[in-house]
Parts: sequence; C-alpha cells; structure tokens
Amino acid sequence: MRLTTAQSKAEALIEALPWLTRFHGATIVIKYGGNAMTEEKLKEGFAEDVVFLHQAGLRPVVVHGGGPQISDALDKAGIESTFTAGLRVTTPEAMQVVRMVLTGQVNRDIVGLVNRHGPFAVGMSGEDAHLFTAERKHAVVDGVPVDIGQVGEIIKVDPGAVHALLDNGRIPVVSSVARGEDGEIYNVNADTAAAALAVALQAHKLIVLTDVEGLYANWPDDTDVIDLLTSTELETMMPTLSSGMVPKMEACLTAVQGGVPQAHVLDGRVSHSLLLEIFTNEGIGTMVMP
Ligand SMILES: Nc1ncnc2c1ncn2[C@@H]1O[C@H](COP(=O)(O)OP(=O)(O)O)[C@@H](O)[C@H]1O
Ligand SMILES: CC(=O)N[C@@H](CCC(=O)OP(=O)(O)O)C(=O)O
Repeated sequence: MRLTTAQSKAEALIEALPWLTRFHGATIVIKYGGNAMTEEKLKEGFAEDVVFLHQAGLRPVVVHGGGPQISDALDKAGIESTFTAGLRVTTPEAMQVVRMVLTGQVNRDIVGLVNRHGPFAVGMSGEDAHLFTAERKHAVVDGVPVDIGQVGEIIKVDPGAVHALLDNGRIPVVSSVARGEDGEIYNVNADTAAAALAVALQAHKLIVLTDVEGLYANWPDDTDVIDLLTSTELETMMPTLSSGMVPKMEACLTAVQGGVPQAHVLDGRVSHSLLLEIFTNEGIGTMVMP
C-alpha cells in the first residue's frame, strides 16, 4: 500500500516532465486577484506554487489586485466604494487609500509569503522605474461619458526593471498602480495591468487567478465551464459578459492578440491551482488561444 502511494507520487512527477521541459525558462505572468486571497492557507499555497515554478526553472512574474481589501480600507475611512463598468470610481482621496493598500499592504503580504522560502520576491509598484505609464481613462456608459476619477488606462510599459529582476533570479511582485505623465497616479484594474505586462514581456502564458472555476458558458448558471476557446470565439462572447469577468476576459484577449500564446482563468480557491494548470495533462479552468 505504501509503495502504491509512493508510486502515484512518482507518476505525478513524471506527468510533469514534458511540461517542465516545455516551459523551462518560460516567463509566466500570474495575476493574483483579491478574491483569491481570502484564506491564509490558500495564500501560503499560492506562494509555494510561485516558488516551485521559480525553482523548476520558469520565470514567474506576479501582478496582484486587492479589490476587496481596498473596499474594506475605504469603508473604514468612511469612503463609499462605487463601480462603473467593473472599475472603481477613484477620487483623489480614494486614490491615496488604493495606493496604500495595494503597494503598502497587499504587495508586502505576498512578498513576505514568497520570501519565507528564500530571497526571491522583490515587490514593486507599477509606478516604479516607469513600469506602467497611464492616462486618465474615459469611461462611456450607454453612450454617455462618465467621470470615474483617477482610473488609469496603460499607454506605455517599460519592462526593463522586471527583466533585470528576472535575470537576477528574482520573482517580481507588482501592484497595479501607474504613474501618469501628467504627474498624477492612477488606479489600474489588475487584470488589465497583468495583460499589458504579459504582452510587454512577450510571456509564454498569462494566468489569471480568481474566485470562479473559469468562464461559465451560461452565467449565472455555473454548471458549464468553458475549458478552451479561441480569441475569435471570445470576441463574439464579450458583449454577453458581465461584471468582473469583463476586464478579466478583455485581459485574456489583449494578451493573446498581443502575442502571448495562452491565457488562462483559474480558480484561485483550489489549492495549488497554478501547479495543476501548468504541470498536469488536463490543466484546469478556461484557456484562451489565438
Ligand atoms: N461568464 C462568467 N463566468 C464566470 N464568472 C462570471 C461570469 N460573468 C460574471 N462573472 C463574475 O465575475 C466574478 C470574477 O470577477 P472579480 O470579482 O472581479 O474577480 P477578481 O477579484 O478575482 O478580479 C465572478 O466571481 C462572477 O461573479
Ligand atoms: C480601476 C480599478 O477598479 N482598480 C482596482 C484595482 C485592484 C484590482 O483590480 O483588484 P482585483 O484584481 O482583486 O479585482 C480596484 O480599485 O479595485
């Protein structure tokens, strides 16, 4: 019996062999969403997976959000959270809280968890070294322009600092705050930021971790998860999507159309979902391909 257990562990390792070979040296951009950061155990598992990828010879880059954490902090500060087209309406006062939570709290938490395993993670804000340059995003709802404040649209990515960290054997952990050429700072949706970075790095994969199994075919019905779709099929489906799935699937589309061969949406509530996606033959979640 003990031998059988040991053998099945060996089989799992051997199943990973072709994927280890294929992705050796590959840059993988992982978007870690605030909704997938709920339990301590899951966050520790996420950090283990990222370190595993690094030690297995891949080049993971983490771009994180922290939407629920921002909403909690705004709530404590007595500032109401409102969203337009899935984006947080960001007043200058709210922007200070967004920056403090994303770069000062969530980023530090992830860096700390990864670095329990060694001196790997280096945290940075999208503002650092001109990584993300953004301009004010002009939202339009039902044909009417809406002021959503300091929400940024990324217009330029300078991945130099990220390349330098990767070449130095580090794991970059990036918050989705951007600088503007106008001297402002901008709140960028983390899915959008991750896609922009994946394209700039010409990553092999973009993986978006969230709190659903993947893209459901008939949401809000959650029985049918789409396992694979082409960018053309996704483009046709885009107008039918709602809420948080809109920036997420838009990010997958941007990545794939920008030269990233595969974009995935996975359930971050499943422990070690990253390893299951990358190193098993079945994979999990939804994959978008050109
Ligand atoms: N077709 C769909 N498939 C899956 N989830 C959907 C779909 N349409 C809308 N959603 C919603 O999108 C949410 C994920 O987006 P969001 O809450 O912004 O996640 P995150 O914080 O990880 O970025 C899901 O929890 C679900 O409520
Ligand atoms: C403009 C905008 O909406 N920015 C997001 C940034 C954080 C984020 O995207 O976090 P998740 O990935 O956890 O959703 C926000 O303020 O919530």
